[in-house]
Amino acid sequence: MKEFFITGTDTDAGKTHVTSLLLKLLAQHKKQAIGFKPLAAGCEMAFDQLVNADALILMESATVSAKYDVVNPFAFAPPIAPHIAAEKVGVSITVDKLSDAYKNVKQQGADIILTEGAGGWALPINKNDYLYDWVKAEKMPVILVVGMRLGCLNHALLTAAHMQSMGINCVGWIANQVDKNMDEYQANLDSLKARLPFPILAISPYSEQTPKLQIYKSLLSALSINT
Ligand SMILES: Nc1ncnc2c1ncn2[C@@H]1O[C@H](COP(=O)(O)OP(=O)(O)OP(=O)(O)O)[C@@H](O)[C@H]1O
Ligand SMILES: C[C@H](N)[C@H](N)CCCCCC(=O)O
Ligand SMILES: [Mg+2]
Repeated sequence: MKEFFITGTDTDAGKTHVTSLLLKLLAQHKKQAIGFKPLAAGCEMAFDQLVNADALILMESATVSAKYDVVNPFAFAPPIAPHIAAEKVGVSITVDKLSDAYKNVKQQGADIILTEGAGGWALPINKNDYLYDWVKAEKMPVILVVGMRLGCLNHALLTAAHMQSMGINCVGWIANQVDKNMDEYQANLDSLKARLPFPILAISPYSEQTPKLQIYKSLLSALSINT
């Protein structure tokens, strides 16, 4: 079983966009894959439960199906920091509870599990802990999605430095073009290539529709997924 944690330089960096494309690419290669969105803030009521758009997108893109609660065990209505949303409704999120929820995902029969974080790398889950504490506890390899926009150099470099200080295995980063008119896009890309301490895995172009998945094919070999 292969597993990756998809983090981003910030909220709206494109974690769901990239995770969904990866799941669709894996489906094309007949892989049994599932997405996991442990924490989602920004949910609506449907069929008597809170559901989140990211989790639904991951479910639609995956080859392995599972009940909503398995894919997204912690769902909160307001689109705010999840630990604040949890506190408001008296829910405690802990590393152990996240690991218990992850055990359920592992039982769904997938060969590949892609877990999407929430917000950026330093995401509090309660008064003391961060989502990265769970990632570290699970020894999960990480992929960093850099939302290519002004400010991403700082976010990407601080994220990388923190991961290194924690001994996290970041397998690489993806340049995701969230801003189709970014000034000096190429120079920013080059600056990150020169400074980030792990390899670039793919460039994800600005695209409002699903792009041709073929362009991500090298990503699978970079992740040591046989095709
Ligand atoms: N490469 C891209 N081309 C065009 N639009 C994109 C691209 N990547 C992301 N977007 C758009 O930017 C917005 C934010 O992307 P996305 O939802 O994937 O971010 P996120 O990192 O998952 O955010 P969150 O922290 O809320 O989970 C979405 O509307 C998405 O469709
Ligand atoms: C609501 C939003 N789209 C995400 N689901 C949650 C983003 C949390 C960001 C926390 C922070 O770093 O300030
Ligand atoms: Mg998302």
